[in-house]
Amino acid sequence: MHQRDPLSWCCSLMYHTLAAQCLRFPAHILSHPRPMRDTSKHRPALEDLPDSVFDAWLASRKVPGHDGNLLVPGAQRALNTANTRLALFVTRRTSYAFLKSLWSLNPLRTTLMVSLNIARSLFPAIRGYSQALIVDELYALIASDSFTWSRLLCLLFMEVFRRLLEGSLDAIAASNERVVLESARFYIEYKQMEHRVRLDVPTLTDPTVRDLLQESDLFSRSFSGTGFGFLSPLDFLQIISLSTEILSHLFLIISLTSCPSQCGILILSILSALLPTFLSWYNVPVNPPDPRTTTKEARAADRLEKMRNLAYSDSYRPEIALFGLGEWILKSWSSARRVILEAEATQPYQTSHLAQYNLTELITAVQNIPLLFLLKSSSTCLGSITVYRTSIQSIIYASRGLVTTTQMAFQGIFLMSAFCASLELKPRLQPKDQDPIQYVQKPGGVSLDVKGLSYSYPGSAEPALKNISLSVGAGETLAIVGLNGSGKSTLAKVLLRILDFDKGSLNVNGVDIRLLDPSDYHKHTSAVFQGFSKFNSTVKENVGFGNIEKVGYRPAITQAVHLAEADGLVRSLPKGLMTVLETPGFDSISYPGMMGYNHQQRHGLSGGEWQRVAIARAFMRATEPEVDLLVFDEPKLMLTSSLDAHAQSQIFDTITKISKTPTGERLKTVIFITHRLSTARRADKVAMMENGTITEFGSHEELLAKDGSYASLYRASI
Ligand SMILES: Nc1ncnc2c1ncn2[C@@H]1O[C@H](COP(=O)(O)OP(=O)(O)OP(=O)(O)O)[C@@H](O)[C@H]1O
Repeated sequence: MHQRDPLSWCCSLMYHTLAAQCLRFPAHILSHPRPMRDTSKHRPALEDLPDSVFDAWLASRKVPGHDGNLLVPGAQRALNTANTRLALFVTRRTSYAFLKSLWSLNPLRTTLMVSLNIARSLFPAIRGYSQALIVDELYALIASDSFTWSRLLCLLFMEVFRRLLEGSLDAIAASNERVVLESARFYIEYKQMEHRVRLDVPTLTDPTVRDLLQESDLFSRSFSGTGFGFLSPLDFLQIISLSTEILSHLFLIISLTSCPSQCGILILSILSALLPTFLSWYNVPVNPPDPRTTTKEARAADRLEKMRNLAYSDSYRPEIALFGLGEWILKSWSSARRVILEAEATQPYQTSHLAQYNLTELITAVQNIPLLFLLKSSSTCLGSITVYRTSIQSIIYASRGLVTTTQMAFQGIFLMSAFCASLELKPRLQPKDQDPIQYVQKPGGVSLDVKGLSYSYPGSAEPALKNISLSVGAGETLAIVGLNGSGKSTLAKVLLRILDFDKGSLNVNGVDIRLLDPSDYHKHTSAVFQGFSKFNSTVKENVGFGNIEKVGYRPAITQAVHLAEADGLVRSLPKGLMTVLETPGFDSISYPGMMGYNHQQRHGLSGGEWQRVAIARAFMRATEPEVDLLVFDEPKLMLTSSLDAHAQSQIFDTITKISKTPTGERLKTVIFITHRLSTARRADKVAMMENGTITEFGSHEELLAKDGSYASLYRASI
């Protein structure tokens, strides 16, 4: 029988539980082609409750008093009525399902953790009570002249036994808590990773989604104790524990008050115990200003981070040295740091009123008043007074802790809303409203029909593609040429369904591309992008990633390397395919115990060599029979590719060989973007792009005969 692994079971359980709780996500994120940055439309009026957890999260980011401004991700939410209503809304919508899902990861251990936490919160009161009993008993023994050492030892033994019991329970609780926290952390981090790898480019480039994911990351980090003062839902237990502790102490104090006449003493004692907490609450500004909430401060924080990155990253070192950027980095860093420090300095100095007015001693004196009354009462014994003192102190500490924890939990709720809302994010390229249509392979490769297609990058006023129309038959070769910035790479990404489009239509084998599942379509394509990835890994993996199922299959990798004419390159590397490549922008981090690994020699490659590795990666998949479309977006350095003319011609021969059977029958459609027009002439069709649109389309000969832009570009290149 098929066994489900525990992780997938937990994930699906959590997913379905949360989905069942109707975390409704607004239509503009779920189905509209582009989520809007203008959040004012979705922000509820104070008196209205939001429609969804996402709306509540968005509304909580509103900067009080600055309409239209949003708090930067991670900024503290003001503790005001509007946010309290939002926090309650989020708690109602998500907490039950969320905590239930965490509980279902480890039901027994989680129940044990909650029970032990509550039991342990009773310890201080029990401890106080037990010590009072010992004091009373000793007092009685001494007063009655019947003191014996054996009785004293017996009492001490009982106290030691109680402490041992407490210690053992603490140890069990700590180890159990570690397991519960670890599984919760694993689960949350897994969900985070899952989202990151499944969301597509258009979704991830949306600024609102980016902010949402950033806060969701903070939530995930709160499980590992690095949440910068945010509580994870498991820490919410502290609120229960602290409340139980306070109640148990109050119960003890009440039990001291044996007759109605002592009620006044009781009320006075409770008030005196809580007074410092009230004063400290009064101290905390109701809306603590976050140091990075204004646009200027957020920009400064961003700049600070960039400068730190420039200063610390080795990959920028050559240009920093060559262009003498060191001084500028220091100046920019200091000016940004100053902005942050000034912002921090303008925050009210949070000195305690207790300290400010020297009230601490006065409070202690007030706390002693009920004690004096108790001492006066003949029925009160020494042990009770001990309990009374320790309980009052414990109530003070626990209630302070409760205030701080509640304030942190308040912020944590909004991070939880970001996490829950992010679970509902759908990749924008995923077909909406209906099940995707399966990609059906046609003989000879894929056919593409584009009509009136336009596309603008988010936030760009000018469209990158305007009214594009073209058709490529199955097995044909299309060359896209044009000047810099004319939209060639953008068109390639739209054809590969990496980017969406705003207007027009794009049919793949006669089917609207928007009805296909992108991951299904991608299985039938292979590509080299202009800005191809340089993975921080071995040559073997850099090539093998092109067909992950064969990443460990050496003959497939060797064949791809051979097709990309990179055999010589691999042979020249110190460890051949196993050579670790040096990647720009990646600075390895040392961890204790990984010395051997960390000191692996990394090997740098030239631009052209890297390009061969990227081409080999594309060939890893290109040779598979299910691949119907090959796209090569030629990286260009100045006016020519990193590959020399001979190498490019060889690669082109290989592409032609792969895309046809030995008898010349067409197998795959090929699109290549090139700046070398001598290569373009070998294509069946040429698309000349200018300023985001196709101005000329036809065979090389047809375009030459037209004597237009292509012809003059061609003449200039030979
Ligand atoms: N991520 C982006 N966000 C906003 N605008 C972009 C982005 N990428 C490209 N553009 C803009 O879109 C236009 C087309 O860019 P594209 O990279 O498609 O041109 P190209 O023809 O491939 O250029 P080149 O020959 O230099 O590679 C350019 O004006 C560019 O500035």
